[in-house]
Amino acid sequence: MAVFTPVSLDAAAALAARLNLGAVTELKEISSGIENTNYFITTERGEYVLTLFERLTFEQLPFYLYLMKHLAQRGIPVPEPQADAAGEILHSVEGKPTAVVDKLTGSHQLAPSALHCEQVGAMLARLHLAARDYPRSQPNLRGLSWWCETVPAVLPHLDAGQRQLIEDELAFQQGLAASPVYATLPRGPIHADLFRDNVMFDGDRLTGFFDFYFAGVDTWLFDIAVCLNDWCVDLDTGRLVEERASAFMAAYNREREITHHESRLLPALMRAGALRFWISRLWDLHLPREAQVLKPHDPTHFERILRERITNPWHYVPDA
Ligand SMILES: Nc1ncnc2c1ncn2[C@@H]1O[C@H](COP(=O)(O)OP(=O)(O)OP(=O)(O)O)[C@@H](O)[C@H]1O
Ligand SMILES: N[C@@H](CCO)C(=O)O
Repeated sequence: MAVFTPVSLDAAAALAARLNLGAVTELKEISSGIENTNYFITTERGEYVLTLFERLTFEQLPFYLYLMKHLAQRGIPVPEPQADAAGEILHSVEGKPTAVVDKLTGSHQLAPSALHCEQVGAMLARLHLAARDYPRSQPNLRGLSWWCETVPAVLPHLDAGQRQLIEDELAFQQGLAASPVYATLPRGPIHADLFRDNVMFDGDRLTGFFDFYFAGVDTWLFDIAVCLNDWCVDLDTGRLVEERASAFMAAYNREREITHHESRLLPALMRAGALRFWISRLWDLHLPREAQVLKPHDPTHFERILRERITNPWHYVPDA
């Protein structure tokens, strides 16, 4: 499991007291996730998630935490950060930036149907609209600049065919980002990592989005593309499952009508979404950090998805 920084019961109890959550009855390591140290913490007042941020800094974190608060206050089901008496929601444990947020109910839907995709699509559009008046700004820290910095570091670990693919795709995405049509895409705060394991369902009903720690201001279309590449693919082949993708897009489009330019660039952004996670998975696999136990995700999954998106681009045509 990915506990990078062990937290003692005493340290958790001191933080819970500061947040007025009552006595801690249980502190349990969370056995998934690869970015942060996470614990479930049960107190007299309820169930929460305690996160020690391993990469994000005290300067970067207010953007994510206040975004979650902003969305929660507008009815989007996301974990709300807990404040101390002074209203502070960013804390410190073992010298690491730390937050305690509400634990969502439900569990992951790892084999989604069109019905699940439809709910994720609709809620994603509502999230984009609800975040429009969020006053803080921070770029997507796993966007194009990060891809350009990171590709050279992973290149030595690739074979010739993979090197060619990643360099060609990076050049394609740089050209796209510099194009006038790209500049017309609507933007705002996006989740940017809304995979199956970052959404909760209670039975077939969506109960929440979480893990906002890759959020940033970027195109709404990139968020849509990241979701399509995870929620609407056959995991064995990386192929898009048309029925799920159409259900996702139609539901999104009902909440916020996508523009003509968005429809046109969707195939290119789906390539961008695949490239982003291919790079980050290569980086996590080949340049790992210390962790008590760490299970890196398989990079070849996103290499396959990227090749598939290039060979078989998918176009969404809204119903007339
Ligand atoms: N607010 C929450 N409510 C309920 N469960 C949560 C919450 N936050 C995290 N979890 C649980 O903890 C697990 C790990 O958390 P998360 O996915 O955020 O890990 P991470 O290391 O921070 O990020 P990543 O997903 O990027 O690896 C989740 O899969 C989920 O089961
Ligand atoms: N969703 C990412 C993990 C980081 O959140 C992946 O599947 O590679």
